[in-house]
Amino acid sequence: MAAAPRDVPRRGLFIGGGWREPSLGRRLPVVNPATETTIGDVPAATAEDVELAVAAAREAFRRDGGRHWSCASGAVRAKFLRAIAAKIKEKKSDLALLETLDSGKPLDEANADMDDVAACFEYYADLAEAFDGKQRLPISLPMENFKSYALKEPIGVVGLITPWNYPLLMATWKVAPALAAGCTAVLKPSELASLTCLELGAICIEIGLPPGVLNIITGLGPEAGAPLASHPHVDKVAFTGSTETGKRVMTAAAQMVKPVSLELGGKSPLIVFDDIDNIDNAVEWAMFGIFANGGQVCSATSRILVHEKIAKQFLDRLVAWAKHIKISDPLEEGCRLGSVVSEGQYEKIKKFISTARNEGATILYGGARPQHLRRGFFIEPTIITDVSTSMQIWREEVFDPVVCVKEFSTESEAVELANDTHYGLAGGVISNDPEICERLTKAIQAGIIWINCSQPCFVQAPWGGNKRSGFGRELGEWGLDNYMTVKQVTKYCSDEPWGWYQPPSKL
Ligand SMILES: NC(=O)C1=CN([C@@H]2O[C@H](COP(=O)(O)OP(=O)(O)OC[C@H]3O[C@@H](n4cnc5c(N)ncnc54)[C@H](O)[C@@H]3O)[C@@H](O)[C@H]2O)C=CC1
Ligand SMILES: C[N+](C)(C)CCCC(=O)O
Repeated sequence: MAAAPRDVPRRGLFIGGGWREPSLGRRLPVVNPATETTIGDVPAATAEDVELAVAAAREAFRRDGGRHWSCASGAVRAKFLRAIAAKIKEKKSDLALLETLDSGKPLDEANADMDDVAACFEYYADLAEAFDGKQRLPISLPMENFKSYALKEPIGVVGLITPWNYPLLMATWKVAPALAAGCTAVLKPSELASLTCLELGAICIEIGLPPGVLNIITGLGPEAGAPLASHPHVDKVAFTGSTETGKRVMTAAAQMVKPVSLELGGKSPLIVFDDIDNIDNAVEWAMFGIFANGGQVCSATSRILVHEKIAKQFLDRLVAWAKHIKISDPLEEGCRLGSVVSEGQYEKIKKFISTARNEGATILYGGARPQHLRRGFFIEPTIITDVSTSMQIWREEVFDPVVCVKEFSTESEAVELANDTHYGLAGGVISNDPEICERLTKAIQAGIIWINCSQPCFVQAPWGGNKRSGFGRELGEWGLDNYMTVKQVTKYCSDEPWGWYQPPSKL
């Protein structure tokens, strides 16, 4: 049974611990992409609101000399992070429903995302607590008159700009470590899916997060994101989204020598060798790698490379499995492929598919609207073969349930094809041979390697890419370092004068 849609809460911008109407009074419609109906609206922030949000974050960072937040012990901040996690769990089904209505993702996936959101806040609460005991570790020096240690401090006010594919989860990957580190933040979610991020604001009020520690401004990229990225009082920008926008964010930040971390697009390969025992197990990972979340995943393994000896059998099984994916309203029980996020994204896929066809590729399966769904931005899972390396479908990120499959005959050819991309986020190898797996782990140019699987993600492990997929690592301890700066502290501990100006010098 499908859950009954609820009313979408009407929220303002979350600034300084309360709701505020946007300065220009404008709002953006929220469209449910599975029904194409408008279900609510969100405030459209502009530079004036960014100003207020950054000022609130700055004030929260400095309030009482930082005693209650930025300089407080990690244990103090952990308490708030745990309280947020508890509220997420309590409101899980409402939040998951909102996420599905906003983004078109299957409700089962939205529920799993909310579990991951709560787990991420808890994980960074643990790290914040453990952090207290790890500060001021002595650094060994070659002169005994000096003692040195490193002090990790929060970087300051951070601007967090996030995408629509996992709206609350991608925001959490930044908010949780930033707050754990003692930063204060301004979050700018994607205009295409902001509802659950605004609900995070409501949760902050409920748990009594100090005002201004987290501010949430919804709005368009150029109007709300750009002034945040270029703001002189924002000390760091963390961004997830497209490579094109990433470049703009980096250019804006460069004017103030502001550090950025960028988690951008991908065109990740999954290489399937002919030594595997069970082709269906490989097919299932391949499917999960490109059809989960409708392929709207930065790390989706959207290029499958399969050994020529098993290519026919693999493709037959892939098509057979793809035919059985349940495509439906994402609220329907058992849905495994919902709608894509927006009309713009839907039109973009259709163009990609027609260009692939015009360039000579074969649409082996899918490529069209499922016949039983007349409304909503739905597209069949799409499998494309006869692909050459100059084709758009091989080179560019589609960010949808569209995969291209290419054969290889030798390991070195597979590596060459895998690395034939400007991107470098992830890569997968499916083989029974540990030596092949080891060699490919080293040879694939990417920040994440999956062996005999695709897409599993654990909050404890580093996440991020190389090449044009960006730089910096989220999650794990690396995620916390993203929001810290390291201060060297060196003390002279002798009663003797330094002696430099009293020749003959002792030095
Ligand atoms: N790596 C990833 O996880 C993601 C990749 N993408 C890729 O990007 C394509 C387009 O999706 P979009 O929603 O247009 O992504 P986008 O990169 O434009 O949006 C991401 C975020 O950046 C903000 N933004 C846009 N312009 C900005 C600017 N000038 N300054 C600061 N912030 C700005 C947006 O409002 C949003 O919050 C997708 O089809 C996909 O290929 C999209 C979302 C996530
Ligand atoms: C690991 N997963 C699939 C939950 C999130 C991937 C991150 C992204 O698409 O930006």
